[in-house]
Amino acid sequence: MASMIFSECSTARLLPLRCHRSCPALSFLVGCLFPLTSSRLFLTSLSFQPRASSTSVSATIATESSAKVIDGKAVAKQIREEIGVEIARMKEAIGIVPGLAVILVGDRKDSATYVRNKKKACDAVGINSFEVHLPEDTTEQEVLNSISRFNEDPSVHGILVQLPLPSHMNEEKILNAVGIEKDVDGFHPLNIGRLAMRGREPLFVPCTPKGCIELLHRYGIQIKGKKAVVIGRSNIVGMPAALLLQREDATVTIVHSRTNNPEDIIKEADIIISAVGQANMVRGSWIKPGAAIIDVGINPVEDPASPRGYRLVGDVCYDEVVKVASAVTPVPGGVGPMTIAMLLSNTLSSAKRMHNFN
Ligand SMILES: NC(=O)C1=CN([C@@H]2O[C@H](COP(=O)(O)OP(=O)(O)OC[C@H]3O[C@@H](n4cnc5c(N)ncnc54)[C@H](OP(=O)(O)O)[C@@H]3O)[C@@H](O)[C@H]2O)C=CC1
Ligand SMILES: Nc1nc(=O)c2c([nH]1)NC[C@@H]1CN(c3ccc(C(=O)N[C@@H](CCC(=O)O)C(=O)O)cc3)C=[N+]21
Repeated sequence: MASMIFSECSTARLLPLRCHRSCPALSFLVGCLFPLTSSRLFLTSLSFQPRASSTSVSATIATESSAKVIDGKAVAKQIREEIGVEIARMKEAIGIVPGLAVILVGDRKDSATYVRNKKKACDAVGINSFEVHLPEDTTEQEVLNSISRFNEDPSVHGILVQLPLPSHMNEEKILNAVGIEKDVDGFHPLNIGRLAMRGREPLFVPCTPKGCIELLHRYGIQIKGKKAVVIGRSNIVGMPAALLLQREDATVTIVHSRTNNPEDIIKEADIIISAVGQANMVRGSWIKPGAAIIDVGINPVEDPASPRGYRLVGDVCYDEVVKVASAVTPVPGGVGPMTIAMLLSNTLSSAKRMHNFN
């Protein structure tokens, strides 16, 4: 259905590669003082102290927009600092340094970039990183051999197989081979199964959904009792995000490509997590005033003004939604950095668990 709100979201061109401002967790503070969607705020450069931390993050609220921008980049930085401190403490106490192994198959540019960013993030917090890069035409057995080696290596506490894998490989077989105690992506069926079951605890929760929930928590956005809609049902984002929201006592609806009247369902939601992969699909008119929106989508769109020739946008038409929502994550700088921070966190937890260190 065409939106009545016009913006550049109507014109952005999706690249055939295979809407942002800022203000963090003054959410509940400002939220309490100003009804979220009615105010036209003129605050700039506010500082706040995110939960349980000594790091202050500066925040601005753009004029003419009422939503707070959920600053994933700033929160992720803070989490990385907390992780760095813990890693130093563990090393000092028991001489153990966490290790993360990444297996990359093929030459996808985006995958190579993500792997490089993970390595950088590991280096910055003091996690040892191990990388295996196999050619596109490698055999499944080669990948399984690499996983076995890392499963047996005591200096490796986390194993990540970068997705997507080449089409000739059986993703299920490969992900099943990762030892569940090293499954820092949380993609092993045993970990996902435990996530889905009441009274069971997974050893690891998938990083992107975990990052989404962490952002809601750190911004004081209540989940319990709220209506949540997850758009997308993939194994790596949508489905586990819905399970996590349910564990947090939200009432959850999943919207997917075969859903009838998605806008009507989305319009009921207090919390929206979108993980679709369609640039600017979610329009301002689809949003209940005051909803909180977590945009997982990473979509390249043509942009001749950008040095790369493209820029990244989310699934959500930011410029429209920011006028209706109470809080929204930008792309870039929202969920993406949180994914990496959660990976580091899972790797640290894994090393602590293996060495019985608290
Ligand atoms: N920020 C981050 O850290 C991360 C970002 N991403 C990004 O998130 C996005 C989603 O990734 P991923 O889950 O792997 O993608 P998938 O392609 O695996 O899944 C997409 C999901 O969206 C659904 N969908 C597709 N079109 C529509 C539509 N028009 N309306 C409603 N639902 C639709 C699909 O439905 P159906 O099941 O019916 O096909 C599917 O469930 C991508 O942009 C990806 O780049 C991914 C991982 C991490
Ligand atoms: N086994 C596996 N685990 C994953 O977690 C996994 C994966 N495979 N395959 C691909 C997706 C995608 N993903 C992202 C991670 C970080 C950013 C990120 O940091 N994005 C930056 C922008 C980066 C840029 O500018 O290119 C941001 O949103 O600010 C994005 C996407 C993890 N994934």
